[in-house]
Amino acid sequence: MKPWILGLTGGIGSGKSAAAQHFGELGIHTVDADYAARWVVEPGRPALAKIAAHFGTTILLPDGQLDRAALRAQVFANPEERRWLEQLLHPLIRQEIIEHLGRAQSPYAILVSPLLIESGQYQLTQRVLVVDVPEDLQVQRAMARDGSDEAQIRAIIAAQASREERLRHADDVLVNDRDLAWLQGEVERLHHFYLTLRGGQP
Ligand SMILES: CC(C)(COP(=O)(O)OP(=O)(O)OC[C@H]1O[C@@H](n2cnc3c(N)ncnc32)[C@H](O)[C@@H]1O)[C@@H](O)C(=O)NCCC(=O)NCCS
Ligand SMILES: Nc1ncnc2c1ncn2[C@@H]1O[C@H](COP(=O)(O)OP(=O)(O)OP(=O)(O)O)[C@@H](O)[C@H]1O
Repeated sequence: MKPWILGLTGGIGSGKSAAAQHFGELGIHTVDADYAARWVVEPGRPALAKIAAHFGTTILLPDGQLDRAALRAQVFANPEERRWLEQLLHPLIRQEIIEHLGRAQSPYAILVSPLLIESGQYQLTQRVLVVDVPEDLQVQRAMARDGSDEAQIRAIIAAQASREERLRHADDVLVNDRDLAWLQGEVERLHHFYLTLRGGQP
C-alpha cells in the first residue's frame, strides 16, 4: 500500500532535522526539502546556470558549485532576490520531493520542510506536525549550528511564516524546548500514534 504523508515543519533551528533523524531510525522514510534544494542546483543542472546568469559568476565557488553562504547573504538581505530564487527553485524542489516520496515504502513517509506552509507543499501531505520552539531558543540553536550572526538568523525568521500561522496548520505539535532525549521520546510517542492512523486520520 502507498504510505500516507506526514508534513514535518518548523522554523529555522526548531529541530526538524533532529526529529526527522529519529523518525528515520524508527524505519520511517523521510524526504527533506532542504536536501532537494541542494540537488536542483548541482553543477550541470539548468537552475545553477540561471542563478549564475542572474547573480553573476561570483556566486559560484572555484570548483563550480554554488556558493551557498554568498547566496544566503544576498537573498536574506533582499526580499526581491529571495522571491526570484524561490520562483525558480520551488517548482523544481516540489518535483524532486514528489519523485522521492513516490519511492517510500514505510507505513507512512515524512516530508520535512521549513516552508511547508509558505510554499504550498502541505498539499502533498495528509497530516502536519509542527516542531515549535520559542523564537529566542530558535535563534540560539541556529546560531550555534550555522555560526551565523543573530541579525541573519532573525532575517531568515522574518522571511518565514510566523509561529502562529504555522500552528494554525498543525494537526500535531512537538514542543522542542527541552533536551534531545525528550525530543526523541516525543518522536516515539507520535510514531506509535501515527502507526494507528489510516491515511493520516484516526
Ligand atoms: C539561500 C540558500 C542558498 C542558503 O543555503 P544554506 O546551505 O546556507 O542553507 P539551507 O539551504 O541548508 O537552509 C537553511 C535554512 O534556511 C531557511 N531557508 C532556506 N530558504 C529559505 C527561504 N526561501 N525562505 C525562508 N527560509 C529559508 C530554512 O529554515 C532552511 O532550513 C538556500 O537556502 C536556498 O537555496 N534557498 C532557496 C530555496 C528554498 O526555499 N529552500 C527551502 C526549502 S523549500
Ligand atoms: N531538544 C534539543 N536540545 C538541544 N539541541 C537541540 C534540540 N533540538 C535540536 N537541537 C539542535 O539545534 C540545532 C537546530 O536543529 P535542527 O538542525 O534539527 O533544526 P531544523 O529545524 O532542521 O533547522 P533548519 O530549518 O535550519 O534546517 C541543531 O544543532 C540540533 O542538534
